[in-house]
Amino acid sequence: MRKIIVGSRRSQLAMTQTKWVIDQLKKAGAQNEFEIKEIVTKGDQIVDVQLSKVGGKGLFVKEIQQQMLAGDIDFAVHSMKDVPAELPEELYISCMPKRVDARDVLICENGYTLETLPEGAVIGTSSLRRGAQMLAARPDFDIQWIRGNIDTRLKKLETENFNAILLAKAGLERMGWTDRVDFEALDADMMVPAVGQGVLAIESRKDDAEVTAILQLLHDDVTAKAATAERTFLKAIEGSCHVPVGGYATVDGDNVTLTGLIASVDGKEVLRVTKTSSDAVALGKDVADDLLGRGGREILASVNA
Ligand SMILES: NCc1[nH]cc(CCC(=O)O)c1CC(=O)O
Repeated sequence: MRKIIVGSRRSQLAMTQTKWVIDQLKKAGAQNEFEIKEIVTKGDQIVDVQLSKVGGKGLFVKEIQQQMLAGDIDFAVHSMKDVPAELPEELYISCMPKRVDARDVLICENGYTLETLPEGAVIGTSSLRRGAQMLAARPDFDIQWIRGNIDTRLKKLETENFNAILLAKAGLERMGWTDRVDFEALDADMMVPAVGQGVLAIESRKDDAEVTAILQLLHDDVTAKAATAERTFLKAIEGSCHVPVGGYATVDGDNVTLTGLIASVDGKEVLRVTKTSSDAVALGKDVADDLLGRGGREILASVNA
């Protein structure tokens, strides 16, 4: 029986996710032996600058992809949110396990809530999307950039001058920390999640039929349909983490409902479109076209300027 080498970033979240996938594969009947190979990516080495300024998503996956192309690892578990729209020709996302809660959460100090946070409260986030939508709801907030892994950010809430921070609920859930912190899940209408948030993307070589077959054990079609709509949307607007863009899809029977969002960094302009279709790809393009045509193009141009 072939031993499967699984590449993983060294961060606590990445290792936890990778171990979870291996565990689930075994539970689903995979007989193989799995070995984790840790890979340090550029994104893990840069800690104190705003990520969108230093190269964005690709930073966390490039080294992993290179090792996969070289045959040094067989698959890798990514947060879908961190996976760029374009993958190398030989690789693909062969498996998406069932999505967990896609919403963002607000974690406040001193028992504050979104309602009771004082005028001018300092909110920590490294996401333009979160910052813009927060400002749209509360223009008085002072958005400050915060970096580091989830644990570091939670510590900074205690030790630094933040009244609250924003995180993905999925990260807290996967770390098993939903009991450790008090959080307020923000409605997806008020805070449109990032494209792919809460989804794990397992990347492997297209020509590796054996690994593809093993990974199929965990694949969830509903998740894949929602993620396809969201990622088609992101690709169509040529979105990246350099601009405040959100996209969130839900599936009901054959139908996918996708909300797309483009906002200005200061939250003064927020464009949002929701549409439903049974064709996830057409839907992603349609929502993108609609948003771009209604002023989204101008917002993106001004953010990128
Ligand atoms: N940007 C970092 C990142 N990438 C994936 C997650 C966890 C959430 C997910 O898997 O979607 C996080 C942390 C966060 O945004 O709070």
